[in-house]
Amino acid sequence: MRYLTAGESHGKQLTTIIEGIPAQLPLTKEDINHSLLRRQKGYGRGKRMQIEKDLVEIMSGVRHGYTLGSPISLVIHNDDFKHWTDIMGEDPLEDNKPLRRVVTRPRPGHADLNGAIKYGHRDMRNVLERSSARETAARVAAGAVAKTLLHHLGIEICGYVKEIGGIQAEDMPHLTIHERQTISEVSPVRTLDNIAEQKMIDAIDTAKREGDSLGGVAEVYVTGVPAGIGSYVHYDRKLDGRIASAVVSINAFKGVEFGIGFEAARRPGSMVHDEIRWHETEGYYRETNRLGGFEGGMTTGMPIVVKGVMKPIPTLMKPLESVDIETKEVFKASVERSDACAVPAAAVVMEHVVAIELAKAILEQFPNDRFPILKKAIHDYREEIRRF
Ligand SMILES: Cc1cc2nc3c(=O)[nH]c(=O)nc-3n(C[C@H](O)[C@H](O)[C@H](O)COP(=O)(O)O)c2cc1C
Ligand SMILES: C=C(O[C@@H]1CC(C(=O)O)=C[C@@H](OP(=O)(O)O)[C@H]1O)C(=O)O
Repeated sequence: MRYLTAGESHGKQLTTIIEGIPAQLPLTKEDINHSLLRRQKGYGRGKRMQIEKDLVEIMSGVRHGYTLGSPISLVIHNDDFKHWTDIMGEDPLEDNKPLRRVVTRPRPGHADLNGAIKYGHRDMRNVLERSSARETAARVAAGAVAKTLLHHLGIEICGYVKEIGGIQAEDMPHLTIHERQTISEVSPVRTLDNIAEQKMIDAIDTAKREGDSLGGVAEVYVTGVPAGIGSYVHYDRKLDGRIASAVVSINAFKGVEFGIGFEAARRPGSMVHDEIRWHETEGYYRETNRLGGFEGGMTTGMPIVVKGVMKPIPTLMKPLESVDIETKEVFKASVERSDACAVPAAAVVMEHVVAIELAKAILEQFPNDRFPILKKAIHDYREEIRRF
């Protein structure tokens, strides 16, 4: 399975093409729209999210509620495009009609300056339109297809917020995956801890009042993945490595942890590794899950627990200094709109990129053009490892 996305933030639409999803998987646009709606919500987002109503159009690869095995193409329209038609049009500019609002002032923390240098753009709109996290809507659409596939294989996944602006949510190890899914869906900041929730909301309000922004930590929790998915034989087949790469590829994400993560550096080995147990009906399991479901680049069969660190949104209402690339003068940018905190939305994005990596690994390990046969192969594999 592989996928590509295309589209500019204020262009006509976002497009996603997914290749390699087997035929006969049940899939409806509601499966995808549910994910898109979750990504749009979340306390701390700015005015753009009030303009957009992210709804997918399935353009190909699905018929009467089932995948065909052919490429799936998905479209999400940008409702904001109607306000940008003169700036985002594809026709060449008339000589006597210069473009309004050329962007010559790079924003610290964005792709603006590096992208302009790399591609030779003097108008940094040519960079920021694509580097914008608007693209994550297209990735979530692909992830929703992956999540649907995983769901039909008994694998459930949930993303939620662990920390915003230094306010940490308690660990809730007793919660089931379904409780996690339900609670995170109703929480405005997508956290499982209702005491931390109000403090997070207050912290976002304070940051917003002060013209500042906040980052945080998102966690993704996955159940039902059998042991042995991924591989130890090559660096690029290690599934934890692939997940780490996918997480850090989300806009503004700067780090990843599995299980206890960086805390492992501070503990002796006896307090890090998970003892192995065996149960007559369940097979092998670990007494603890400090390594977050991975050993040797492969799943252990325990829940996958992965955290991603998001830096604060770079666009600030009290802006940082930068340099105009035409005049070379120092300026402080004027800002019209931006999110103050997007960690709740980013937790949903992270959930979906992890789902994509898991689905890819499963389809590599159990390749089949027909979903029912893949489902049977996974069922048989589960039975076999139970008796191993
Ligand atoms: C869901 C989401 C929403 C975001 N919203 C904004 C925003 O409103 N304003 C902004 O300046 N950056 C926003 N960002 C972050 C930038 O897209 C990101 O920092 C930028 O593309 C530079 O990439 P880097 O931080 O990975 O280096 C958002 C990121 C995500 C994941
Ligand atoms: C559009 C989305 O996020 C955008 C990501 C983003 C950025 O710079 O990354 C900047 C903002 O867009 P605008 O500049 O149009 O206000 C966010 O709203 C989205 O998540 O769908």
